Amino acid sequence: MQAEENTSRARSLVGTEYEVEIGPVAHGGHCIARTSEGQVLFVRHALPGERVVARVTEGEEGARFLRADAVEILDASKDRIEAPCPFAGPGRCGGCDWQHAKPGAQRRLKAEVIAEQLKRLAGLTPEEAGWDGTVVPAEGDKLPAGQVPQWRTRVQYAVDAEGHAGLRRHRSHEVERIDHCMIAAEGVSELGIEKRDWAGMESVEAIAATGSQDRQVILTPRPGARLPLVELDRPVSVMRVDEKSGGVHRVHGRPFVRERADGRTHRVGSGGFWQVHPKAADTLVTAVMQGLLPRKGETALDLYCGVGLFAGALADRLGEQGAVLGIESGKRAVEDARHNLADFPRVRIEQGKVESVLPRTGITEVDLIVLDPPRAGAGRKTVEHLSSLGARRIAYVACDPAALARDLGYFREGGYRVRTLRAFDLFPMTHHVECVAILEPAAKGS
Ligand SMILES: C[S@@+](CC[C@H](N)C(=O)[O-])C[C@H]1O[C@@H](n2cnc3c(N)ncnc32)[C@H](O)[C@@H]1O
Repeated sequence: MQAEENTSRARSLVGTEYEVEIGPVAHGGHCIARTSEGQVLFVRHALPGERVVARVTEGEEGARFLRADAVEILDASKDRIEAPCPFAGPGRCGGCDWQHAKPGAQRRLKAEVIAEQLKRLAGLTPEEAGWDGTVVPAEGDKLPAGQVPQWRTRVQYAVDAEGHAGLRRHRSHEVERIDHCMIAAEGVSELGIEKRDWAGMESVEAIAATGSQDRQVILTPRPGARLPLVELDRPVSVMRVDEKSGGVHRVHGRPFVRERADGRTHRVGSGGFWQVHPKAADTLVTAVMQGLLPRKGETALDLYCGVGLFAGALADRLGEQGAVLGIESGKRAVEDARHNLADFPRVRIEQGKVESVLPRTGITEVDLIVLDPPRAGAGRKTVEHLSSLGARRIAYVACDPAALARDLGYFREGGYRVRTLRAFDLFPMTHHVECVAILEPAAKGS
């Protein structure tokens, strides 16, 4: 109560400007600096080593840290470029974090974040994690500075009060109107979402599948609004999100898109997870399979299995004597996974949360494990359980290096060591990065 009173009395520093030296990059798309009074600033639109004027966007006197934007660059880093996107910059679109950094520098920043998280949360150096310290671009993405890979096959547009589609500003509900998103995949841009009137809608999600011509638009109407007639530049299926239940319903066309990866077609229903970068699914399957080296007849778990990407890849390689159990919480994703893997009689998909379903399976031994949890990671209890199953190898696919590092610490307590770690730039221009860690019993590796 007292703390609350203190906070409410503290003076807001929003709008205050500080001339600061920019320190190292931090997890989340910003760099660390300190005011002359020693208060920590998380500064966006800056790069390590620069001298900038940072304007506070969030925070008050005495707060643990302030958020700020670099609004003037006094001394620029050699890694700085003019942002190729006209909608990027302080107070503008919040979609990209590193538009102002050369592509190679973006990957180095991501590598620094991974290294820092591994050291701080798992006590691991890159060498100890079997990582060469690099973040690798997806095939075809190594472009000269100023050119931007068009990788976003799923774009969630926010709609403003006048019905214009745009993108949300950083940590805000405000909409930055855009006429084109540079990182959107061609199949999304072709739909021309930005040119249409979306009056009454809260948001419009556009999906362009990889390896099929399927295109889908998911409308989220504001309470009581009527759905617009969707006339786009090419045929699409249309879904709508129910304002009360949050469920996704078909308006017309197929209620799913078909995505190709690892030589198979995957049905992905609306709301179901699928990797956004068109090269991501294949890149990750390859990294996981190269790390696990599945053998015919082995048994495997695919946890947080989505529509069955890794379960299918494993089943394919384990042969008729092998067996795979997938666990996924999303009901629709489970239906899709069962449909996608119907050709594999020895694949079973259980619906529910890993933390409750896994103990109920009664499984005490397994040869291989893939886990690909959401941003929060798997957590201590699940990792303890997995460490007790005697797996020969475990592949951990991670979209958050902090959660990965925390879970690797728990795996070490459970007797596992990291054999190799690889990092992939599957989200160019943003701070996000995908890692694949391969673990094995520590006794074996030492
Ligand atoms: C990062 S996605 C991975 C999906 C899949 N491996 C793929 O590559 O397409 C994480 C998945 O975990 C599911 N999920 C989230 N929390 C879960 C939980 N506690 N137990 C089981 N599944 C969960 C989500 O619905 C989502 O499908």
